[in-house]
Amino acid sequence: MRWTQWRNSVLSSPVFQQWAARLPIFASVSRRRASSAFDLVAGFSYSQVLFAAVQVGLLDLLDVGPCDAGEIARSTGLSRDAATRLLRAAAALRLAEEVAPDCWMLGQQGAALRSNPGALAMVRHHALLYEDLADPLKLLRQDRSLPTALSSFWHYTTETDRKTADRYSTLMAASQEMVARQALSAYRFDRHRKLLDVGGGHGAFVNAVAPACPSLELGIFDLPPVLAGITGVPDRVALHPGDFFADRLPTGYDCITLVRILHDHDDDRCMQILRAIREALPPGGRLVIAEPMAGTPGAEAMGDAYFGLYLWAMNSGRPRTPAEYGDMLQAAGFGRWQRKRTPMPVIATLIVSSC
Ligand SMILES: C[S@@+](CC[C@H](N)C(=O)[O-])C[C@H]1O[C@@H](n2cnc3c(N)ncnc32)[C@H](O)[C@@H]1O
Repeated sequence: MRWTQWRNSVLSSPVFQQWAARLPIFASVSRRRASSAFDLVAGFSYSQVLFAAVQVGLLDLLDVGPCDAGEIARSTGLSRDAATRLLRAAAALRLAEEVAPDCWMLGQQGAALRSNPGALAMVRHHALLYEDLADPLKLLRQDRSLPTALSSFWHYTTETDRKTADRYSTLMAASQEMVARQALSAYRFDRHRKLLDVGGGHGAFVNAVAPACPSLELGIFDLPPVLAGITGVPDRVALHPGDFFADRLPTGYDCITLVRILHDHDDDRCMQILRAIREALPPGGRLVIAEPMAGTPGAEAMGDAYFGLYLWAMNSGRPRTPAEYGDMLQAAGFGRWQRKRTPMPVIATLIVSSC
């Protein structure tokens, strides 16, 4: 505590700040720190530049070919001035690039995002989170049973209408490929005979696992209105409509996956899900949990700052560290658990636990 207090008093001293900025050895560190502090101050407007660029189709227009601001203005319905302002803001964030005077193409970030439908779907979806976060203290103070924009979107019940279920299942499916890639590179699913994806939505995860494990039998357990909208899963996928808080899970599967499920639920509800899975798995069966987790080195902000607030706004769930899941798994009667490294932990970390 004393060290932290001393460090903070040094870092907040204007004399130290000026001295560090002048010393060549500290100058680049100071500049980086100042720039990341400014990102914290202004980050919300960067996100809105990205949101505007995605909404107005700017990334698609720049992908087709070099354009000038006049062409962008005509295609987007913005004035030329507004189009130029957006293009310059996008260029500052490396979404766009001015390759010659008033000749615009995709920038490096723009090119990477343009080819990532999951990320683009999340950018659009963030309009709801932005609405809930307009007054963050109001949100943090208000009773978590009151409706929010996000809690209305994620309406998880057996009575959910098909349209709502289709809307959220489509959003999740769009970003599933990135998550499935993490899971497949960190764990050999082909060591199992039968895999059940609990909360598997429209089947994007089992669709990614199927070609990698041709002899694995597959199943999905999800709410009836979700499974009613499923199309395009291979014949070998069995569908099990049900509610994991009210119904027993099907047995006979030696591997159960929970992909981006547990963080949606408060601790008591998570324990219910884990106990139901423990009951359904045979001795030696495995549970694989895949989701972005709190305290992930290098991705701390994604865990506690992004998902912490997102799930608060959703009125349910919290991001957890692997150790917190380890404790819950043991309390639910599982045996050993292990954290598996993934190539991009910002997208998902894996925990594998045996019965
Ligand atoms: C955040 S989505 C994750 C979907 C998918 N696993 C993925 O990663 O794309 C949560 C899923 O859990 C399902 N779910 C929520 N509550 C449920 C319940 N009580 N019983 C069964 N499934 C439920 C939802 O319908 C939804 O498909």
